[in-house]
Amino acid sequence: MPHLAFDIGFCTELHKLQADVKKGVFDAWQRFQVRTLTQLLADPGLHIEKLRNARDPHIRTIRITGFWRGVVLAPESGDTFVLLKVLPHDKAIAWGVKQRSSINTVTRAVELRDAATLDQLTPPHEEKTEAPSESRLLAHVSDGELASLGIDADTIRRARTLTDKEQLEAFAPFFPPDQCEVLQYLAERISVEEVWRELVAHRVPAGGTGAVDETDYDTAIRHTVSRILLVTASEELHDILDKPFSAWRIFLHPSQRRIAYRPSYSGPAQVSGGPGTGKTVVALHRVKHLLAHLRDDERILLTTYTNALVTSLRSGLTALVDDEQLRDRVDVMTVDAFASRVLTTAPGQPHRRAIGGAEEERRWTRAAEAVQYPGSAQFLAQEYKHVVLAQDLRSREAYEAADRAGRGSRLTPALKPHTWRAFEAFTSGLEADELRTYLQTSAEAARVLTDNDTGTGPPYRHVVIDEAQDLHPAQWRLLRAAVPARPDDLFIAGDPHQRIYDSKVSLKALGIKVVGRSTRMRKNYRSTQEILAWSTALLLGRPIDELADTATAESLLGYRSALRGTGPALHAATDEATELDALADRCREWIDSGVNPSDIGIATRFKKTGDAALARLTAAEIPARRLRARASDPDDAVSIGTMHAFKGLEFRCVAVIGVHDGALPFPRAITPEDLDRLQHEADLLAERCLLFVACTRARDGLYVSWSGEPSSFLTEAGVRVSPA
Ligand SMILES: Nc1ncnc2c1ncn2[C@@H]1O[C@H](COP(=O)(O)OP(=O)(O)OP(=O)(O)O)[C@@H](O)[C@H]1O
Repeated sequence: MPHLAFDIGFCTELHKLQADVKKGVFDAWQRFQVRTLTQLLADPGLHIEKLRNARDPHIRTIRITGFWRGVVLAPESGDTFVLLKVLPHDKAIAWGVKQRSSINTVTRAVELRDAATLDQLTPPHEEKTEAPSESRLLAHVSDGELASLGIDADTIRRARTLTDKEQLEAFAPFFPPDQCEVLQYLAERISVEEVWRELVAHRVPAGGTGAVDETDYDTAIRHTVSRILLVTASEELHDILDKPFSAWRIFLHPSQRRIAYRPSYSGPAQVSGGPGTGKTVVALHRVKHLLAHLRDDERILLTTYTNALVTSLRSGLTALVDDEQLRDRVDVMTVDAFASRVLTTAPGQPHRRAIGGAEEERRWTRAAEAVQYPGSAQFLAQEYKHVVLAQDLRSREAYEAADRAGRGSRLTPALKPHTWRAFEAFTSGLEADELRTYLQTSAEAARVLTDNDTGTGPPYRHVVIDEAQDLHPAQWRLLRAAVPARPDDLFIAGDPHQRIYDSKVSLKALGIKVVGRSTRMRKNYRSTQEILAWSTALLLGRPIDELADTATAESLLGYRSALRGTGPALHAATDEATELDALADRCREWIDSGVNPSDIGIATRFKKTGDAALARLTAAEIPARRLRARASDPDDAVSIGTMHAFKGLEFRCVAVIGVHDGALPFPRAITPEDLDRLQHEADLLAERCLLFVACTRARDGLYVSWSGEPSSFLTEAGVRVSPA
């Protein structure tokens, strides 16, 4: 029976089509379902038409409505057609004649390239390229190696003319996308073996040996799972046409699919990668995979750091897993919420409210005063967090004997008992008021779960963790205790470059070993390359510890996006009032150009700057609300939140405001160097990462502003900061 399949290029532009055009697509698909190939070819309603002067005889057009045509790949053998694009009549023909399809002899997948534009681009390059062959972009890779990675002779010839990455970027939109990705990796000097492992190996279909029949499109279409969608049921097609299309649900990159749908990992597994590389997407697909194999009495915990992220994970899960009963077997909550649930449901546990932030700081000041501590309250708080809670020390003796590696302050043995007394003053004060800090809650919950006498044991079969980079050892211990040590116990997604709290963790030291089960992703799906390159410059040259083991550094090598657009717009204002006026103008411009207010996010270092922005936008009659919206807030409104709260989220357009000296880095967030040198450096890095996180939330538009002197993070990154 004939089929009409859908190419990723058509799917990702679906949102641009009007309802009558979508209906035309549905009707065309239905004709394929009920007619024979001979009937289809003769069907005047479908009007399958060859194109004059086409680069490829397989490319034809079909009728969608009176005015709109679909460009299809119509193979000579087999009866599956692929809808590549839907455009107004003349544009469809103009686009269709330029395309050429082929079958890749390594991946066995169907590929498409804009052959006409490549021909226009290549001759001038061939003539212009006087650079000696050894200084060309891909001189370090032989033709044989390129061919082994699936680069065909035509692409090799063109790629050999390139002298730098900018030229490759000019060719990129016209090359077959999978081949182009290989070239981009090689241009970043990633080794042939690594490119094979990361990109090509898992594109090769199982049993993919022997000669490839380059005319057998029917088989090749079935091999092209990461780009071509075969729809068999009309409800499924309605779903795709009617709901906002989310490519991530269907077209996983082969490297994402390999990680998410690997049948089983023998122990904890980890996926890392820069912002927007699809770690959350992979975590969600992993949950889907695990759900398919879950026994009746088993459950999954999907956990992350903030409430806003819990909301977005829940909606992602709803989009991915249709079956509500299956979804109900996944608890989605923050680690803090899980910790308090463990304690409230455990028998005999006293009820205590969890505190943090300013309330915790005040109590440290009181504890220091109570024991007349000679050092600062800040030192005590950090020592308690990074030594006592991190190592789960429960007695003075244990503390006195503990290794303080990682702390950059000296503490004489004579002062340790006094320090312990301050800890006791702090904890007994909390106990008297029926309080606990958030981290104490996690530490206590981990004890409850692991207590052999009273413990309830691990409540989950699988734990999937997103935004793992900021978790404290006490929280890791809790998550470790939440699941028995078995294959597929922990699945961890995180990015050390987005560490914005001061929790430094060596998973290895906590007994969570991911060696051999750890993968890094490099392709950014969120932001334009321009936004990405600009944001990455904020971090360049700063070594970032890996998640698994703090002794090795993680890099952003090869981290890139296929999306193109404009770079960030920068605005230097003289004072906050004019900065906010400029912000209102910018939001108005975005909205006037067709961006929905709900697709705009404004990130600030401080809540009070956000409040001022909210007031200014409201005065300008631009609908706006805080990130944690109230029921009374407008629906389609600009979201305003602190940079910390923006973690893990994304918006089409993002304004990062108040990026001035004294705000980033924020002096109060930086431990003085003379108090603790290592902590001082870690705090500075966390502030730098915070700006990086805020900027990498943007998909198409990034706007960064400041008043007065710009942040040193901008000047150090070489950003031009002269007043507008
Ligand atoms: N295979 C894919 N196809 C299309 N879009 C994708 C794909 N994978 C991810 N995306 C999109 O890329 C964006 C970023 O994905 P995601 O949030 O999973 O990245 P992340 O690595 O968790 O980011 P961050 O670390 O910045 O929070 C999302 O809009 C997601 O839908």
